[in-house]
Amino acid sequence: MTTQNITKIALVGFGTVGSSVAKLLHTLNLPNLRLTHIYNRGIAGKRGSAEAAFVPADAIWTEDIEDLLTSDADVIVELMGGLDPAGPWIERALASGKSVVTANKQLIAYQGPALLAKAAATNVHLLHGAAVAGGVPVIPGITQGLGGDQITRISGILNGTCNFILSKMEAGARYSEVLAEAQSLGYAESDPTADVGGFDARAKLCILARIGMHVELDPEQVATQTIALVDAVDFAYAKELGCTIRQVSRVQLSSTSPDSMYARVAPMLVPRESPIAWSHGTQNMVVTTGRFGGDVVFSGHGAGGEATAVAVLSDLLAVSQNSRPVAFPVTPRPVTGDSVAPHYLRFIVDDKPGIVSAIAGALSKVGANIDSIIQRPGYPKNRLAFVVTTEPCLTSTIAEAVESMGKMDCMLEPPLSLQILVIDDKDEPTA
Ligand SMILES: NC(=O)C1=CN([C@@H]2O[C@H](COP(=O)(O)OP(=O)(O)OC[C@H]3O[C@@H](n4cnc5c(N)ncnc54)[C@H](OP(=O)(O)O)[C@@H]3O)[C@@H](O)[C@H]2O)C=CC1
Ligand SMILES: N[C@@H](CC=O)C(=O)O
Repeated sequence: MTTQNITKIALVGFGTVGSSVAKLLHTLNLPNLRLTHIYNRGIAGKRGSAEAAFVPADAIWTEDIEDLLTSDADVIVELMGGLDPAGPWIERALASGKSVVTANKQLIAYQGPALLAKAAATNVHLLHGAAVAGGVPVIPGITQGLGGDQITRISGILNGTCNFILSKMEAGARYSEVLAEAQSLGYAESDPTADVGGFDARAKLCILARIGMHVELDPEQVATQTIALVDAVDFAYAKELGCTIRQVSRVQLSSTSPDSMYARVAPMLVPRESPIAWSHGTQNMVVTTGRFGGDVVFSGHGAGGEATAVAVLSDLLAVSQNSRPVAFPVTPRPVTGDSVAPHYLRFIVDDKPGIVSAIAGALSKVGANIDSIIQRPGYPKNRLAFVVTTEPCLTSTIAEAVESMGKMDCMLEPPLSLQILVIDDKDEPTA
């Protein structure tokens, strides 16, 4: 690092997380870390914002990235998001001998190994502790703390926005209102489809699979299901089944496809006694299952400027102290979203005789067995909501039946199919 062991920091992106990093640097006043540059488009507006009060008076504000890339800054802190231009700028920073700290989960999921190789080539750091679970130290916890185990499964809640939405819907809030609230509080991605569609969590899941299970997954191949189709009625029925609904992310060895990994990000019915059901608001929860050490749980705020800035500052301290994370070789692995699980099927129909027997027929045609049929009183006959749960069955098999049921005349909406999470299911391979 530079004179007197001061690490000079150049910030790329002065939004929710970037401005919180400036605030924490100012508030903690760590002697070895100094904020020297800030890059953002429309820099005048950023410089005039209330958050600018936390930036040292001698820091350079610019909307020309060259001012940072050609500066004497030691570390580029990328908090802009997206693959481009963030990716090429990080490559240039690494090639020129600057370390990089980033919270950019998409970039790390898609290009992590190539960027880490570039960092190794110039002997600099590339740390991304804030890219998964915001302020929860799950990345250093897994790499430094669990490298000595063989992790067979990683599951949990990886998106604070979805957890905020679903836990508030559980308490009676409306989807569109809580999504807007999550956006205004700075939890959501700039395009919130990344959150609700599962793309943010799948990037995080791929990163966790890489660092914890040493497998490289193609994020595009990871099955995702949106939470946008979950309705108030589903929480009512989930409650009757002793469950709530959460966006669950899960990766483990596949029990249906040898040599493949099972990975899925989807809203699921979660039994109330599962710790995953207890997570509220922006809380993230990651449960790792180790062959030798058993389950380890990480939990805390997975979104929000200040929580995420904690992870960024922790990475900056690691860089300034030249602390290197444990690294393992990774192997590319195919991925499937198919697994055996009980399923929850919710129908909204224009009621008439024969609907239940037609649904039973469609399920029996694919070999799926009904576990229960539930119809709460009070729904109008011309828009009747009822639920069928199945015994454990392949998700692809249920999807085949659901496709045929969706074509039935009485269906007012495509049926909603959700996996039901089974606690301690014995279907999982252990090696
Ligand atoms: N918010 C959170 O809770 C968390 C976020 N992250 C990650 O941190 C990163 C930053 O997130 P967050 O702070 O929430 O996002 P914001 O949208 O609040 O901030 C991004 C900043 O970068 C600027 N910016 C974006 N694109 C460009 C561009 N092409 N050129 C110049 N400036 C640009 C934006 O400017 P403008 O204001 O003009 O749009 C904004 O100031 C993302 O990778 C995100 O995924 C990770 C963990 C948690
Ligand atoms: N939008 C993300 C922010 C943190 O990664 C989330 O809601 O989890």
